[in-house]
Amino acid sequence: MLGGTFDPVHLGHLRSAVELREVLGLDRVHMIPAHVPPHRAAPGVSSAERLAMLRLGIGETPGLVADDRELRRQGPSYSVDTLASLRAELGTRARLIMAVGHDAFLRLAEWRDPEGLFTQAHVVVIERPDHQAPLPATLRPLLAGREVTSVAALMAAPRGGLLRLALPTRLAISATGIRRRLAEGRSVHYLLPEAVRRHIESRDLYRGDGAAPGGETR
Ligand SMILES: Nc1ncnc2c1ncn2[C@@H]1O[C@H](COP(=O)(O)OP(=O)(O)OP(=O)(O)O)[C@@H](O)[C@H]1O
Ligand SMILES: O=C(O)c1ccc[n+]([C@@H]2O[C@H](COP(=O)([O-])O)[C@@H](O)[C@H]2O)c1
Repeated sequence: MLGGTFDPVHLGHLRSAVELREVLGLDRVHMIPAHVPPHRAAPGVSSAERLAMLRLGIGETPGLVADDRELRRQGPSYSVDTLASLRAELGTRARLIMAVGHDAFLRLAEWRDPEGLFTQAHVVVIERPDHQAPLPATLRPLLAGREVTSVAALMAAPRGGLLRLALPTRLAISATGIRRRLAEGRSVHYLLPEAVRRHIESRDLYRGDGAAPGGETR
């Protein structure tokens, strides 16, 4: 599972998903847009629009799945609930992994039921060149006894481990940077899939004048 606000999805997300699949030897990577992101302000663009962009971005990429399960739940999109739903589908013995970028990981102790995340899944932390803050002390109790240093050690069990991973391709691309460029009328070519860029252009999203048609209700 690679969850995100995906506001909008970009090549940092998609390339990471492809490399996670290759490096960890995964059957699938479910990219799951948060319907109601729990720890940030509501996005200016609806979850339906963010899902549509994710579908365009994934296209026919082997092994990547645009998973809309969080859009079918009401209330904050807590990851522990999403993992429980994936775990129910997979059964107890399958390996399940929640991947998060380093920036998201820094706040993991503030998430709903952090211990419960490890009951359902492994956590893999993706290094980001644009986010390198040191780990806060609040994370230490959560890491104790869980951190492993190799893919093989992680994959030996179905859940409960934590691995920090430097993927081969590290892209300093963020949705914030893309939204900012669009609001300023600057180019976003080659930061996100061309189909997504065209969709944004045709729907006048992220223009910065508060009139984006995709923004509003969830
Ligand atoms: N360039 C990247 N490389 C690796 N992981 C990333 C990258 N961008 C985002 N992620 C991770 O993907 C997940 C979803 O990210 P999110 O949708 O919040 O994108 P973002 O670019 O961080 O957005 P924003 O700038 O709006 O916060 C998070 O775990 C995040 O850390
Ligand atoms: O479950 C939580 O409490 C929780 C708190 C903050 C973030 N998350 C999830 O972490 C993922 C990345 O979040 P974000 O805000 O970086 O897009 C996304 O799937 C969020 O739903 C989950």
